Amino acid sequence: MSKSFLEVDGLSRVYPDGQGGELTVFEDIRFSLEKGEFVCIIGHSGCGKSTILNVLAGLDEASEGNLVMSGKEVKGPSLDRGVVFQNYSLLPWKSALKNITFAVQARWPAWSKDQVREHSERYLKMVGLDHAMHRKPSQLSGGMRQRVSIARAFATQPELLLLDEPFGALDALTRGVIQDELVKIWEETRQTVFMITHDVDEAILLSDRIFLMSNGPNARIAESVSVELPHPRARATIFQNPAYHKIRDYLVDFLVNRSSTALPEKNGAPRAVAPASGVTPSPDDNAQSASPAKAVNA
Ligand SMILES: Nc1ncnc2c1ncn2[C@@H]1O[C@H](COP(=O)(O)OP(=O)(O)OP(=O)(O)O)[C@@H](O)[C@H]1O
Repeated sequence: MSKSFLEVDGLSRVYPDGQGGELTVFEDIRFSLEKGEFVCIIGHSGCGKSTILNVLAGLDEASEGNLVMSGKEVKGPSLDRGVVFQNYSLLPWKSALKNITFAVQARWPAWSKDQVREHSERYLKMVGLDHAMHRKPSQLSGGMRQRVSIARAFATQPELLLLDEPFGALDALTRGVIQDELVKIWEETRQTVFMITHDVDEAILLSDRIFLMSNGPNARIAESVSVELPHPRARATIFQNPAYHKIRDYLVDFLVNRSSTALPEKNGAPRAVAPASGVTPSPDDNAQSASPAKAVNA
C-alpha cells in the first residue's frame, strides 16, 4: 500500500489535570494528508486542535502515537514545517520585506542577495503588499501584518504549512480580504496546508477536506468531510453553488447536534463523508454498530 505524504497514527495527549490526576485531551488521532492538500480542522474550544498542530510542528510531544512525514518520523521543529499563529510573530525591527528575506535566506543560504529579494518580493506581491514592503510591522495594520506572516510562511516553501487560526484576531471585513489572498497564494503554490479554524465558511472556501473533532476530553477526529467544490474558488461566488449549502448545513449540524457523540470508524480512521453527494453516516454509525459510510476519499 502506498503511504501518504503525512501519516498520523494513534496520537494522544495527556496533561496533568491540576488536581493530581490526568486529563486525556484527545486520543487515537489517525489521519493522513496527501501532498498539495488543504485540510482544515474544526471542533469546539478545548478539544485539542492547537495541541495537535503543535505536535505536527514539533513544538509539543504527543503522549502516544507516531507521526511520519515523507517517510521520516517527525521529531522537533524543522524548516520543513512552517507555522503561522494568530498573533503574527514578525520581527518588529525589520521591514515587511526584510522579515521575508530573513526567512528565505535562512532557508536557502546559498542563494544570492538578488535571488532572495526577487523571491521574497514575489510572495509579498501575491498578498497585495508590494506597496508596503519597506514599512515596519508597527506601521502596518493587523491584517497587513498577518498577510506578511502568510507570505513569509509560503515563501519558505515548507513541505507542510500549519496555520493556527491565522485570521482569528481580525475583523470580519479584513478577514474576508485575507481569505481571498490565501486562496490566491494557495492556487499558485498548491502547498500542503493543515489549518485550524472556527469558521465553517472559511473552511469550505479553503479546504479539500475538513476534519471534524468530537468534544473533549478524549476527543477524536470523527469525520473527514470532502469539499466537492471546483477550484479556483472565490468568496463572492462560492455560495451560488448548491453543494456549498449542503456542506455548510452538514458542518453546522455536526457542531450543534453531533459533536458530543460522533465517533470515527472502528479502526480509528475518520469517517469519510461527502455531504454534497449525499454520502453521510447513518444515524447508527455514532454507536459504532452499523456499517461505515461509503469511503469517498482515502
Ligand atoms: N500545557 C498544558 N497543560 C495542561 N493542560 C493543557 C496544556 N495545554 C493545553 N492544555 C489543555 O488541553 C486542552 C486542549 O487545548 P487546545 O488549546 O489544544 O484546544 P483547542 O481545541 O485548540 O482550543 P481553542 O479552540 O479554544 O483554541 C484544553 O483543555 C487545555 O486546557
